Amino acid sequence: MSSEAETTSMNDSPVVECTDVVRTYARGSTGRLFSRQPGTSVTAVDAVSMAVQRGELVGLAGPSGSGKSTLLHLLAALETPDSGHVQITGVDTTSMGERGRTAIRRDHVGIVFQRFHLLPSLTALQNVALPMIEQGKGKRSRRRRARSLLEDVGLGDRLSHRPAALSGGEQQRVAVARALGGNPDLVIADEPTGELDSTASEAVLDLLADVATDHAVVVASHDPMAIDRMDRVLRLRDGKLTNGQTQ
Ligand SMILES: Nc1ncnc2c1ncn2[C@@H]1O[C@H](COP(=O)(O)OP(=O)(O)OP(=O)(O)O)[C@@H](O)[C@H]1O
Repeated sequence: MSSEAETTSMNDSPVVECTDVVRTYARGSTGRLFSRQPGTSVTAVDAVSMAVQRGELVGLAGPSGSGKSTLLHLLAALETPDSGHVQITGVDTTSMGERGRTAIRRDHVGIVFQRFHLLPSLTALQNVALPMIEQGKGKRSRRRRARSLLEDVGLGDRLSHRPAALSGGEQQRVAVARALGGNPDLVIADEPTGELDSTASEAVLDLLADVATDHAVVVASHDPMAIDRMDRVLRLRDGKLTNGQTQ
């Protein structure tokens, strides 16, 4: 293979890929309100295969309980499937122990949650800089990178604000900046606009679209405005992909 062909095929390999993943939970194991038959199990994700490349913004849509969050957690190596495989940057995470998966997440995955999960006592700058300690960055370099990321998300004038002094949309942009701190290949967002009004949602979706130019981004959402902005949408029902669109 010529070096140009090799480069092309490396660039074409998915950032994240799952093959025939299945994840089952015991019903009632979390005390969920709608655990209809305690003692039986629910297949939250049922034989799903999909792949996402760098440069793609991919949506996971489907009704409540269809398996979107569970699939996101599997893709992010937050959980392991009962069967099937998940590969992040070509590395199979399914046979790894907790320590290996933690390292994969630290080095390759950025996660954005619906409710931002910022630490209330820290400023925006400190919230973005904090996870970089795990990545072994020194204090000055953490602060420099956090400042630059916050400028990139349009919050260069909010560095010393604490979350309570920021709007929901601003908090979510801080959370996106924090997710990018470790220079991830994959960014996972679970209902990133779920707490936001439509103007703030637009700003967060613009930002995620921008992030997707050089990352793989997967967004689980009920929000039609968010789903409408995706390059590609995978629909789930009862844990299965219904549109069969895997690549
Ligand atoms: N930790 C858990 N323990 C037990 N059951 C779970 C657990 N996590 C998810 N489930 C069940 O798995 C199924 C899929 O849940 P999941 O949260 O992935 O769906 P979802 O599409 O993200 O739903 P929503 O849109 O309401 O967040 C549901 O039946 C849910 O009750």
